[in-house]
Amino acid sequence: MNLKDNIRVIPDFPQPGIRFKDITTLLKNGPAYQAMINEFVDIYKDKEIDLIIGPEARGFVIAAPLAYALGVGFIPVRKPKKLPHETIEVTYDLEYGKDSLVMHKDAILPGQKVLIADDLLATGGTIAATLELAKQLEAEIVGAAFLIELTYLNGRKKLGDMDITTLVQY
Ligand SMILES: O=P(O)(O)OC[C@H]1O[C@H](OP(=O)(O)OP(=O)(O)O)[C@H](O)[C@@H]1O
Ligand SMILES: Nc1ncnc2[nH]cnc12
Repeated sequence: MNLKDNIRVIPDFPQPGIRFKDITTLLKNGPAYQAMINEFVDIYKDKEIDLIIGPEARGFVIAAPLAYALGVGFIPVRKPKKLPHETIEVTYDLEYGKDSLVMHKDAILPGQKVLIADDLLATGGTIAATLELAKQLEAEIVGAAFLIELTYLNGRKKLGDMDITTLVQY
């Protein structure tokens, strides 16, 4: 299955100069969606992962089905004021803008092995913030998995020596 062929590129969205990678075209194609998740399953099935962490919203559509397929738990990372219990919070920069992410304070137990998953690695700000949240809770980080990597934005640099998997590159 060629995953890249199922991703649509929209010029000048959400602002001039950004070439937006639209994954809705992949998600609506059942066999392509399943093939993507299965590729991740093959890579991570023997890594003894306890939890998969996904930042909202597009991270959920990767992290949750992957957690289900691996039979492990899913932890949502959300924008502020969405989680009902006590949270920890980190602020970060986007390719377009600035935002904060929060996680429940009791989401991860110290030493649990976690994988971070999202649809796309751009500047790395979102995942650096998610990583920071997981580190605050003393997680053991297995790595980070992305469907798409925008290599020209050098997001990997922000993530140090973390093990990173990306299935499609631009
Ligand atoms: O590597 P970065 O520069 O941080 O950019 C990548 C992030 O940007 C997008 O999310 P966005 O914040 O637009 O939110 P959404 O998933 O709710 O659309 C995308 O889903 C990644 O999470
Ligand atoms: N170019 C892009 N396309 C889709 N999502 C993004 N998130 C950050 N940059 C993006």
